[in-house]
Order: sequence, then C-alpha cells, then structure tokens
Amino acid sequence: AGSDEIRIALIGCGGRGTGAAMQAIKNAAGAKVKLVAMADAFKNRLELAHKSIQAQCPDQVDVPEERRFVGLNAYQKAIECDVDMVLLCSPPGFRPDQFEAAVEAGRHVFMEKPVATDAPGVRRVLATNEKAKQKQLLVAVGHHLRHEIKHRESIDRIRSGDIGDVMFMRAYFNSGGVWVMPRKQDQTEMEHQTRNWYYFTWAGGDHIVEQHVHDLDVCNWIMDGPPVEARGAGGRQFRKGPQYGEIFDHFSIEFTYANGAKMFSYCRHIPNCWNSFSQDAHGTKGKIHIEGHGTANIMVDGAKPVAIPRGPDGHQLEHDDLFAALLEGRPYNEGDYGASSTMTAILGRMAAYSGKIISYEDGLNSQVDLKPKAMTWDADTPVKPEDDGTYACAMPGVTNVL
Ligand SMILES: NC(=O)C1=CN([C@@H]2O[C@H](COP(=O)(O)OP(=O)(O)OC[C@H]3O[C@@H](n4cnc5c(N)ncnc54)[C@H](OP(=O)(O)O)[C@@H]3O)[C@@H](O)[C@H]2O)C=CC1
Ligand SMILES: O=C1CO[C@H](CO)[C@@H](O)[C@@H]1O
Repeated sequence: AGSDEIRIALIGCGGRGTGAAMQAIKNAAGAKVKLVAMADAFKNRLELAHKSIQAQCPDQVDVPEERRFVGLNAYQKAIECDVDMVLLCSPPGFRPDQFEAAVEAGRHVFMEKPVATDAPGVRRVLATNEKAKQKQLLVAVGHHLRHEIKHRESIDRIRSGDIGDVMFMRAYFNSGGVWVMPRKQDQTEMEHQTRNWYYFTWAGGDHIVEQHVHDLDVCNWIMDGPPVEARGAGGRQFRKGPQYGEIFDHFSIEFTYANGAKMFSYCRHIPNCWNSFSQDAHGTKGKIHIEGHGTANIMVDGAKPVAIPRGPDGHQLEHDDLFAALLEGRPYNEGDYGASSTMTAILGRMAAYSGKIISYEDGLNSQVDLKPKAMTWDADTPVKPEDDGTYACAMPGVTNVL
C-alpha cells in the first residue's frame, strides 16, 4: 500500500455501515481511503454491502475473501487486519466490546451512536475513550447533527446570548417506527434477537436510546453537558406481537440540568400520528427551532426572524471533519459527549421503565448489565419469549433499573 493510503475496516455492514464506508471513502478532506476488511454477524449482509460499495467506488475497495469475516466475533479478525481505522456500525449493544478491541489494537475509530445500551457499557466506553486519548487515537461518534451548519450556527448564537438564558428545551423524535425482522424458522433465539435487534433492549437500547439520542445530544450540546436527573413515563400501546420484542413505543421524559433548566423529551413509534424530528430552545430573550434535517429558525424578541438552511448532510461532513484532523495530525475525540448523550437516553429509559426519579449519577452507576453472557448463536439470551412467542416488557413500579 502507498504510505499515504488510509486503510479502513467496516464492522457492521447494515444500511448505516454501507453509508458510512461510502462517506469515509468520499471524504472531502482529500484523504485516500481504501476499504480493505469487512466483518458482520451475517454473510448475506456483508456480501450485499460489499457489492454496493464496490459498485460505487471500485478503485477504493480491496476486500478479498480472506478479509471478509462472518460471525458474532468476526469483528476481532477485522480489527487485527493491517488497518488504520475501523468503522463500528453494528447494533449498539455490540459497541463497547468492539470499541475496546479497536483501541486495544491501536486503531482510529468512527463509531455509530448510541455507543452502548446500558450503564456498564457506557462506563466501559468512557474508560476505553481515556485509553484512546492516551494512545492519541482519533475517536468520532455518529452524531452527524454536531457537524451540520444550521446546528453549529444555532448553538453558536445560543452561546453568544442571542436568545438570553435557556430556560427550557423541547426534543422530539416521533415517527411511525422502523423495520421489523419477524422470526424465521430454524433461527436460534440469539440469532433472532440479533437479526431483529431493534426490538431487544440489550441490542438496540429501545428507541429512546437508538433514535431519540440525536435530539438529546443536541440539548446536551446546548447545555454543555448532560442533565442531572430524569423523571417520566412510557409504555407500549401499538406494539403487540412477537415481532416487536420487548421495547416501548412511546416515552415522555422531563430532564433537569444542573442550573435548573429543563428538557422536555418526547419520542414515539406509532403510525398515523403527529410526527416530528426537531429540537427547540426557549430563552429569556427569544427561541430557536431546529428541524432535525431541515431549517433552523431563530426568533429573537423584537427582531426579524432569521432562517438558517440545513446545508450539506452531516453524515458526509462528519467524515470530512474526521479525515481532515487525521491528515493534519490534530487530536479529535467525540467519545465523551457521545457516551454522556447515550447515558442521557438510557437515563430517560430507566425513568420510564422504573417509574422512578433517577439521578444521572445513580443511572451511570447502575449495575444492571443487559449484555448476553456469551456471544455465540446458541447463547442464553437476556430475555426469552413467553409460550405465545411474545416478550414481557418493563413494568413501572416493578422493574429495577439500578
Ligand atoms: N447516525 C445515523 O444517522 C444513523 C445511525 N445508525 C446506527 O448505526 C447502527 C446500525 O444501524 P443500521 O445500519 O441501520 O442497522 P442494520 O441492521 O442495517 O445493520 C447493523 C449491522 O450489524 C450487523 N451485526 C450484528 N451483530 C454484529 C456483530 N456482533 N458483529 C458485526 N456485525 C454485527 C447486523 O447484522 P444483521 O442486521 O444481519 O443482524 C447488520 O449487518 C446502529 O447503532 C444505529 O443506531 C443507523 C442509521 C442512521
Ligand atoms: O436518525 C436515525 C433515523 O432512524 C434510524 C433508525 O432506523 C436511526 O438509527 C438513525 O440514527
């Protein structure tokens, strides 16, 4: 390989992994990126991703059979290849193991959000992130909104005092829901839960963690850190049947920050309802409304409203920024805020599942470890189906989250 070539491995070859590999290859920083290794739990997912990336960028893909790894522990083999950087795009429950292995091996990391699904996982990510800093490894986390122009300008204006002191924020991720992978015959329980990962808390975190974390991260960015406490409610009204695993379909959480400011968070996965992916900040002198993937509107009291268009997609910008730092030899670490925003989402889930008021500190110190005891296809799973194939969900007032 030429000395200026950056060799990457893709771990987790689903929809997001395929996109992330393309965005890394097409980075605008001018880094010459080559995809040289791939790993996925399932061969069909890996082959599909390989075909798609190869078709779009044939000269920047060199993944022969011997560097295509399949299985739950395939990630280790991809990390061991001669690569500079790994893209960790598997379901979030696998992230702490994969991040630890990547940093141990001295690889730069791009990892998707959320970075874990439980508090022990967040603590492992925080500890590993410290090691990454000591080793001068770059760590990027897929909070693409942090890289979008309208978000950066909005937060700059809030910091400059344009809307005064922030009193409260509103965060929404309400949609009709996402894909489902109903059970197929001959699957072990572990294979089913890994394929249908969105619906199992150990694997996906529940939708407040997997999806709404984007909005919670923006509010933490505005407040320059995570909240100190959460209380709220949630449940499953629409999700009935074995294919929906154990997760909720709606959450409504009130977060409190150290200065007393509030964040009112709502996320829902129910079709035919009012939908929104947006964040709002209300200050003593005005307010800002940011459409997740649209325009930001700044309304300062007594002044003409200002609209800031979205600009380029943050999924590309986050790779442009990462590779620019790598080429310039600059430190680059998004791991701490990535971990605290994941923990914020887990805290909201804890408050709804338990029905209790939970402090950030207690949540972060929770000993409830959701991870399966072994990563094999015949492993015992953390949750098991009832006789009719459905899964029990959390029960406020009963479920222990600490
Ligand atoms: N920043 C953003 O905007 C977005 C972020 N994401 C994040 O990206 C991640 C992946 O989501 P998405 O691509 O949509 O999901 P997909 O299900 O499409 O892909 C996940 C991939 O990881 C594979 N996988 C499962 N277990 C392992 C393992 N142990 N080792 C290696 N691979 C494994 C999955 O296999 P299989 O599916 O066959 O089980 C699948 O190929 C999630 O964390 C999600 O939150 C996703 C979309 C957008
Ligand atoms: O923003 C997003 C859109 O929904 C996806 C779920 O399928 C999320 O993974 C993603 O982060």
